[in-house]
This record gives sequence, C-alpha cells and structure tokens, in this order.
Amino acid sequence: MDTFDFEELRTRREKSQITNMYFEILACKNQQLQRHYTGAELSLNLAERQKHAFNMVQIHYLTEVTVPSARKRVVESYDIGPNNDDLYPNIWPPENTLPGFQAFMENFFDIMNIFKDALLGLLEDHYEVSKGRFSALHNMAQNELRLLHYPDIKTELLKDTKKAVRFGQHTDFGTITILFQAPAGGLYFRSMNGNWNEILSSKTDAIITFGDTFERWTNGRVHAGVHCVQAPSQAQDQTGERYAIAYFGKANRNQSVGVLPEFANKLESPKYEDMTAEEYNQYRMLSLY
Ligand SMILES: O=C(O)CCC(=O)C(=O)O
Ligand SMILES: [Fe+2]
Repeated sequence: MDTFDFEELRTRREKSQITNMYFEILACKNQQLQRHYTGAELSLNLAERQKHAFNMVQIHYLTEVTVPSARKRVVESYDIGPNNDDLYPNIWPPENTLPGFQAFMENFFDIMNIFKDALLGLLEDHYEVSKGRFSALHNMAQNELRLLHYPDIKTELLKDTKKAVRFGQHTDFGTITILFQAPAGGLYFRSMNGNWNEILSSKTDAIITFGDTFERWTNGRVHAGVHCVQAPSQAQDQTGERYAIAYFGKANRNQSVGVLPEFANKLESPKYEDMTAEEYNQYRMLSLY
C-alpha cells in the first residue's frame, strides 16, 4: 500500500536537497498524513484534558527523562513503539478514556513507517548504496512515535536554562527523525558553524534530520542534527504551550551501529565501534543520568 505521492520527494532529491545534516524541510502535501497529523494533535489535546484520568508522561524505552539537577524539565511526552513488541510493550490509556486513540496511533505509526522507508530509499540513491540496503536494517520497524506537549511558561524562566528546560540540546539516537511542530516556534538546530537557527515551520512541514546511528553507519560522513527546544525568539512575557510529534526511525535492535562496510575507509580505522542498536540505546540512556 503506497499511500504517498513521492514525486515531491523525488524532485527534491534531484535538486540535491539532502545535505550531510538534514533534508530540506519537506512540505507534507500528502493528504493522509496531514489528516493524521491534525488528528494526533487533537488526541493530544484530549489526552491533556484527561490528564487526571490518564497520566500521559510515560517512560518508555529511550526517553530523556528527568534532568538530574534543580532544573525543571517542562515537557510531557508519550511514546509508542511497534504494537507487537514483547520487550517494551506499549502502554495504552483505557479505551473509554480516549476512544479510538490506540487504533489511531497504531495507524499513524504504520504511515510514518512508510514515509520513513521512502526517505531511506532516497538516501540509498544519494549515498549510492544498493537499493533496499538501509531499509533492510530497519525491517523490524522498531521505531518510536512520540507526542510532546510543552505547557505554557514564563519566558524569563525559559531564558535561563538553570531554571527551566523544554528540551535540552541533544542528538537523537536513531537513524532519521521526522518532526512535526505546531507553529509555536522555539525549536533550534545547530548549524555546522555553531550558530543556532530557529526552525519555523507549519504543522504539515516534515522536519527531517539524521540521528547518531546514521552518523555512525556512515563513519561521520553524515552529522547527527544537534537540536533543542527553548524560548521562541519572538516570545512575549509568557511563552505559549507547544505541541510536537517526533517519529524516530530506529535500526533493528540486533543490528550493529558500527560503520557500514560501504562507508569504511580502508586506510584508517573506523571512528565508531560495533555494538548493537539496543546496546547503544542503553548506553546513551545511561549517559543521560
Ligand atoms: O519538541 C520538539 O520539537 C523536539 C523533540 C525532540 O527533539 C525529541 O523528542 O527528541
Ligand atoms: Fe530530538
């Protein structure tokens, strides 16, 4: 079932808009994805309203959890993985609390997986590896879909990272991340020259960036995008609430995140050692504490 019109992506590929750090923001013209995005935002609002019935903040696998200091991390998030996952089963709110939420999220997860595979296809062409090479390393679909909500907050608190942090600077652990944000501002990516650029996008723009696994596979040819969420540049005294959705493409857990043979430089030793994606995930999680 190919529900996408990928012509837009292909055209962009021909214009070489894949950089070594990110894809150009892709306007998501796909109707189905747009509908899902809007729906997810609605569900999120609903979940927010139902907070007392269902505690949305769920520590699933990965997750950045709490910051070990007096800093207040002002975000709540809800993560799901594949629905057949025995290692980290999804935790769903009761059906009568959020009717249709589970079915909706499972479908959204599958749709994002198709989108992710299309992007991997473009990357296979771009980096001249054999067709299906990258997607085969993801074929267990052990990806993650995360809904994020940042409550409104006094801007002066957000301007001082000792007081409050929405999402501190980090790279994602996986291969590629597809992000959607409601147009509230405050998402920043660090460019190669060290400047931070605020990404202003509409809610149907897909912001696509590389994660650490891709950097490792390509022996550093690709750079994981460093990003954070803080006060929007245009914030008044009070920074309004913000919604975002992140889809993290993840390698199969038993797949190595060491340098792929296609990217190994025969003259020097690889920059990144072999370990499985699951070991790498655990290692990165532990280093956050
Ligand atoms: O809220 C956002 O836009 C970014 C969230 C993020 O970077 C993450 O969940 O890894
Ligand atoms: Fe992130």
